[in-house]
Amino acid sequence: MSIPDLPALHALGPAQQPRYPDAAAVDAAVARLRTFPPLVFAGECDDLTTKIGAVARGEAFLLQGGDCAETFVGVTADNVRNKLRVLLQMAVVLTYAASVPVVKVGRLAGQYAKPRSSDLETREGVTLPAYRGDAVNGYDFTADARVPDPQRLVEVYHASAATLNLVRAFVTGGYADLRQVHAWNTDFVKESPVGQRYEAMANDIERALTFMQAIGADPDEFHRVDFHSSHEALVLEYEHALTRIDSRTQLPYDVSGHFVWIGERTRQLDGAHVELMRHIRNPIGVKLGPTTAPDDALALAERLNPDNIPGRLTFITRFGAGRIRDGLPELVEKVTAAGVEVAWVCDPMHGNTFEASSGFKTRRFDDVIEEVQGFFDVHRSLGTWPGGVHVELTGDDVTECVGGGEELAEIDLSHRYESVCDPRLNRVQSLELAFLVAEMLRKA
Ligand SMILES: O=C[C@H](O)[C@H](O)COP(=O)(O)O
Ligand SMILES: C=C(OP(=O)(O)O)C(=O)O
Ligand SMILES: [Mn+2]
Repeated sequence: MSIPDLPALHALGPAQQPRYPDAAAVDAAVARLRTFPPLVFAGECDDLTTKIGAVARGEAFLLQGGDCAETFVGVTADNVRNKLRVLLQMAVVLTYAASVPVVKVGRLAGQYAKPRSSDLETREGVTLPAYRGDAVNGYDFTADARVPDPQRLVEVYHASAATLNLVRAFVTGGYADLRQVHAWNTDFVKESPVGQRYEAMANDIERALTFMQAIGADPDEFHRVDFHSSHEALVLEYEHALTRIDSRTQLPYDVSGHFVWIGERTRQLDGAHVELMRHIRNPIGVKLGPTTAPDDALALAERLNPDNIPGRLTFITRFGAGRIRDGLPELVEKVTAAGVEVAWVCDPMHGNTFEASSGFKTRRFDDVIEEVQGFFDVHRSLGTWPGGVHVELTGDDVTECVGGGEELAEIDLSHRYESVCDPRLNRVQSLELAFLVAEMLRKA
């Protein structure tokens, strides 16, 4: 089954694509991308498929998180380290408090393209094309910045390579060593109640590690962690140029990231994104919103994972706190009854966005938790496994989502709102979420 070429994909009328004004410049950027080495290896993607297979069987839990939209200026050592640090802290909370292996996947090193609900943005009477992520156009509200520029795809590659290089150094070079469990709990978070709770847990872990060392156990897993990259596979030029034939197996992989997902707005069964993704061998996800008919999900599973390989397909549901308890059961029931192998993951962010009176896009921490609780309750009542969470978060002290232990109010949003797209949980809120999810997991 050969990979369709780009014109064949475009003939399917893909949604959410940039409208580039200069076709020759697009060809040049794609030609350049095709010469670049892979960002990830096929064997690493296979390892992740195996791990997500354990999630699908109810033997592991997936933690997937990072920015809604990465930015080129955000590729700094501090920024990448802070994101990694909060994910490591969350993972250790989930692993320790719930005694479940945690599969760690960052929404990073490639998360640069955004689908939008509107093609246009209007500010104070001026209307311009919407910002579609640094992969496509600039965030500045000027006509020039908003013109899609294919050279940005080349920059996505370099930004992703730099990020991944740093992440690999952190996770293998000692920073992710479990004995650093205290060192991750620094600055503002350490002083917060949840930071104190983490500190107490870290003391327990340290004692357990000391004991294990005393009896001669010093497993490699203490020194390094497995960490994988992921992003939404949105811009076809980029994902196609990075789809390569693996020399070991002669099979195609999208080597732009370990795990790629199809968004809620681009999951049309006969659409170009499904067509490209069904050819690649990476572990993949599909976002499923509240209007998903169970038959659509079954058809997607049949098309994207015809051999029903565990770990190949993850359904990431994003219903919203108010709809999950009514909407999710039928979907899970029918998919399960059909014998479909899938990992179920909850995105408690995208169904809970609203505009604050000040104009900022925000989410309530309580809605996020309520959706995760609904997800756990539905799976518990059906006897299926709530396999993971997919969250938008940052390692910084931003003010983008309201609520949480710090009780951020709408009036606080302007203090430090830095997201260029959707509101993210800050580090304190992320850690709070991890403790709450760990409790739900323990009960599951
Ligand atoms: O991240 C997801 C989408 O890109 C985002 O929720 C769309 O936001 P919009 O409704 O502001 O376009
Ligand atoms: C665009 C996103 O989500 P969805 O496709 O679920 O709206 C996202 O994850 O940023
Ligand atoms: Mn988002």
